[in-house]
Amino acid sequence: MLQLDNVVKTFGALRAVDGVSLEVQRATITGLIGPNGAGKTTLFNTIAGAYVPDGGQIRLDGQAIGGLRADQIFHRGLGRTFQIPRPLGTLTVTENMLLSPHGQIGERFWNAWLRRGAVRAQDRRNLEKAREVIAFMGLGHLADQPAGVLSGGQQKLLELARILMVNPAVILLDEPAAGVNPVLLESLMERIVALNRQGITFLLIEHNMDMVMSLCNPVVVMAQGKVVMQGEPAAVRTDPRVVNAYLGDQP
Ligand SMILES: Nc1ncnc2c1ncn2[C@@H]1O[C@H](COP(=O)(O)OP(=O)(O)OP(=O)(O)O)[C@@H](O)[C@H]1O
Repeated sequence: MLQLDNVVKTFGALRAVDGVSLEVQRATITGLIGPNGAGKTTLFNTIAGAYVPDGGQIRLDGQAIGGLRADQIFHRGLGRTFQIPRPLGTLTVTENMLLSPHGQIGERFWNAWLRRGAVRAQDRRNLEKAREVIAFMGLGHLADQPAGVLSGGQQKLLELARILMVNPAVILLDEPAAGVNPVLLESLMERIVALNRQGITFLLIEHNMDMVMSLCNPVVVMAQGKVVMQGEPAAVRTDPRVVNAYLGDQP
């Protein structure tokens, strides 16, 4: 579903992503782990179009996406969340959801005037979908609240919900568990599994090993910009290369 071939991203002399080749198979929940500074977030930023790769190929479902803008990649079906979610705090949860859909008829000035009926019908469909997704994520009671009042965990659910508005094929989750209380984390994990059963492919960065071990297969390990190994969670847990990658990180 997502194919990386020798992807490089440098910052000056630092090769933060140093020739990463990786295949994320369709409908998997693939984990991406590694010590701090391994290059995981830089790799996400490069896949999702925040950075232009300095080398290599990135394909989404066979189509080259390396170098496209983040919004173009998003609308081709690859969504990503951030370590720290950034909803528009003064807008309501529902309004935040309605920022995601694209190709809205009303975006064109003349359409807004001349095709008012079609614009209204599309707005209604988007609103219905937003309500459905908000309910699915367990945020129904907060639909009309400003997003700024949500807890960190609820904001992560909202971020994922926003991505679902565009029917993504692949979702990159950057540390979904960080700062999320155990009850919400359980709820987030259930949603990820349910969405994965519907066919959505996930690649997720996570330091919470319990989450990685219970959710992800395979697990890919990065260190110093490179893929150290990948395999089933049980194999990764005991692999000496992985232990070395983490211990090498200790002072
Ligand atoms: N915008 C940037 N400019 C310069 N250097 C950067 C930039 N972003 C990341 N780096 C450096 O690139 C390397 C990889 O960082 P990155 O954040 O991708 O690692 P990570 O594996 O996601 O770490 P963590 O688990 O701590 O989030 C680090 O040495 C980091 O300092």
